[in-house]
Amino acid sequence: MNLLPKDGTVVYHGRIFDEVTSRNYYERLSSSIPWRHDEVVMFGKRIVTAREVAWFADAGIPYRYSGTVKQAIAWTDELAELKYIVEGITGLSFNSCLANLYHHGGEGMSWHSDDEKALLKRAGIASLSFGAERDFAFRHKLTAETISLRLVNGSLLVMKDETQEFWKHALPKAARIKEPRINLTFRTMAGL
Ligand SMILES: O=C(O)CCC(=O)C(=O)O
Ligand SMILES: [Fe+2]
Repeated sequence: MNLLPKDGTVVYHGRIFDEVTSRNYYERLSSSIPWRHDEVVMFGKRIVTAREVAWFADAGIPYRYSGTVKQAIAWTDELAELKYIVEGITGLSFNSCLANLYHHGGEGMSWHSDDEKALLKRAGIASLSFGAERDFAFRHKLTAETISLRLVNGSLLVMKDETQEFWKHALPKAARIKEPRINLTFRTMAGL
């Protein structure tokens, strides 16, 4: 079922892993991924983000985004396994993944669209969540209509079609949440 009233498709599959499996993935991802603070350039200033990230892709090629160049790392066993599972459920295929680690609810992601030139347009992005439950929101770029949902532990969200052209999304901060969350966004880069 599409959560968006128009101009894109967002499907929330809910929990695709049970509690124990999700916790197990959280632990494995937490220890196997070489997490690093992200660097972005905003208004010409270099900013180091509180959340930590890692960038995976089929080939170890550099990827330019938010004014900095990231070096992709090879898929770990967990990442390759999860990519395979998500491809099976969604019927989509992916060649890269941005992993995000939010240490607590004081960290989030502000309004943006995943519409960088390096990404294949309208390819679809699949987002897996492990750990703390967090709210997630979509806001239409022209009408400002807003849609909110809760991303639970072990859940899968898919954004596809023209979603990135017409909607922004955000992970709002929530100071009351003390637990960490790992998010994996599987993507398709053009020309990989
Ligand atoms: O943490 C999330 O659920 C979303 C992350 C996100 O939007 C992104 O990495 O582009
Ligand atoms: Fe995003």
